[in-house]
Amino acid sequence: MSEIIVVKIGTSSLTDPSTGNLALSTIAALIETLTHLRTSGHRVILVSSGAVGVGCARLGLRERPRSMALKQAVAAVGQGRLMRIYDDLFTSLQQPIAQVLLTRSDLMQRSRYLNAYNTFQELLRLGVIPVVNENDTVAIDELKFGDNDTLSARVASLLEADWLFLLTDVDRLYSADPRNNPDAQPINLVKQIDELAELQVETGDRGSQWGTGGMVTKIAAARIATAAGVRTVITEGRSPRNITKILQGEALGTHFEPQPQPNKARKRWIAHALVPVGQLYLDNGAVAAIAQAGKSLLAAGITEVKGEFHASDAVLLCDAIGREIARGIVNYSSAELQKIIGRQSAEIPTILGYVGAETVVHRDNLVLSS
Ligand SMILES: Nc1ncnc2c1ncn2[C@@H]1O[C@H](COP(=O)(O)OP(=O)(O)O)[C@@H](O)[C@H]1O
Ligand SMILES: N[C@@H](CCC(=O)OP(=O)(O)O)C(=O)O
Repeated sequence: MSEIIVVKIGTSSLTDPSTGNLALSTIAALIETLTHLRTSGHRVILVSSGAVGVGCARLGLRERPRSMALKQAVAAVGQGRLMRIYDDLFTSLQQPIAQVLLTRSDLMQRSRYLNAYNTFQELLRLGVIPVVNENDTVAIDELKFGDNDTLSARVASLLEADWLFLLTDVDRLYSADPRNNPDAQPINLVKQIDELAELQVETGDRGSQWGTGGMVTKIAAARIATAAGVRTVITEGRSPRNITKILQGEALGTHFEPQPQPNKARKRWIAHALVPVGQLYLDNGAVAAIAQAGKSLLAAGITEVKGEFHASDAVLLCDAIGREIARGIVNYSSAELQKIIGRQSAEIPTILGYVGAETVVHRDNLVLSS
């Protein structure tokens, strides 16, 4: 069966943390594995970190730069070097690759999102393995994914991938950071991300010396990907051949089960076919509830309504500065919404004089834009 497989490898697996030199045997094994998957009929995308780490090693810098300008300059040095190595090694196996550098804005605007989607599809159709990274050299803070775990999850969602592998320097997720907690318990299967809060899993707030985000960003990535129906696995970068074993059913790493997608076709229709006729501006709490927690939109989180529309029309949901974050079908007209924005759901029947829907846009009728 041909599957779409996104593999993300972190700096901590690509380089030797003490010297900053490339971990050549890991990279070679990764390239052999991905090429083998491709020639077996799968569509493969590699999301590779390492531009900053490799750039630092090339320039003799011994720690990750703090200033934005230096980081961007170093990434420009490292990205070229990284691609040179990938291209040499993949070419020795006759596997064509492509460099795809993205910023968050590329997946935020509908037209650019579709453009990115079409380019990926064309590359995959040509049998190419796209090698993706954040466009660190030009991305400004507000328009960054910020870490490649999130970037890989967004790419996996964009392509409706079957698998997302997050390769890192630990073999799986533990109940606490195994570096500092020798008693930390391994976690093999996560059926619902919210289980982790119940299990009180500690993720720290940063990773290894060269990594970004540690487990926090991997779990955030697993949330995005599994919500889009992508099975996500955290496993060890040092053994890329484990990817093949996992695909064959071996229980390695931590598996996050994909959430059922009963509304997939409907959501695709909302995202692609409907023309939005109004705009709802949301406060930060509502943006987080929708984008991170997968919740419905309530009147309390809306700050402004633009355009004239009826109930059941499609609208854009925007953040405070007007960036599109989602699209959805509204349960109220613009005239009704003008009366109830910012108000608690319990107040709505009194304000409108009748009992309407509890949500303004139900999550089944809401599709994130990036
Ligand atoms: N609960 C946990 N389970 C496993 N690893 C954890 C946990 N909490 C924090 N970590 C740390 O996360 C690190 C991996 O993150 P990071 O360095 O950002 O890797 P990468 O470069 O692969 O993205 C591990 O080395 C580990 O120390
Ligand atoms: N885009 C950056 C990587 C950022 C990042 O998420 O790094 P990592 O935690 O090592 O996956 C780079 O190429 O250095």
